Amino acid sequence: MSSAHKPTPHSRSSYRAFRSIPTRWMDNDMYGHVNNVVYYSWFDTAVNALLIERGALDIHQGQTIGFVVETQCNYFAPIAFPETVEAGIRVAQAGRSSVRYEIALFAQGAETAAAQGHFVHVYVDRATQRPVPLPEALQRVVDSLKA
Ligand SMILES: CC(C)(COP(=O)(O)OP(=O)(O)OC[C@H]1O[C@@H](n2cnc3c(N)ncnc32)[C@H](O)[C@@H]1OP(=O)(O)O)[C@@H](O)C(=O)NCCC(=O)NCCSC(=O)c1cc(O)c2ccccc2c1O
Repeated sequence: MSSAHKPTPHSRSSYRAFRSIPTRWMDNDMYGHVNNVVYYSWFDTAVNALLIERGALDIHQGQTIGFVVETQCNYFAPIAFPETVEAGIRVAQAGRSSVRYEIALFAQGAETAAAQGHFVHVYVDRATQRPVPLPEALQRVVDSLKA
């Protein structure tokens, strides 16, 4: 890939909400840094915890649940146990049933991201597993996270 297409790390100020996530001993791989697959679990943890906390998602009883249909991540600098990462969250786009969440992972106190990426949730009916319009409570939280 030419350097013209190389992504550059985002700064904290372009994210709307933050959550701290402690790394665990088991997150480090053979090279002594957090393995790439762990970053996707941080994306899930950060966004879903925020939605649950703000009353927009009920993973146990809710009629509407989010299915991930697309994920992507760029890695700029290593993260290693025992660091605590700070996940910045924002919404780039929302449609009838889908939301694109963008997440940046910052080393504690760092101004620029160590990694950043996105995932798209499609909200579906729990029983039929077919897309449904975003519920009102979710729409409100999504609006508050718009970049
Ligand atoms: C999710 C599907 C049922 C969607 O079916 P389909 O693609 O047929 O739907 P539509 O064509 O009507 O599109 C609806 C809506 O989605 C947008 N969209 C579809 N695909 C993409 C895509 N690849 N990228 C971006 N956007 C896409 C489309 O534009 C429409 O947008 P509107 O806003 O205009 O409505 C079906 O695709 C499906 O079942 N896929 C498999 C899903 C899956 O198995 N994912 C992996 C496991 S799920 C998961 O990881 C997961 C993560 C979590 O964080 C969870 C949190 C809480 C609860 C559950 C979680 C969870 O399961």
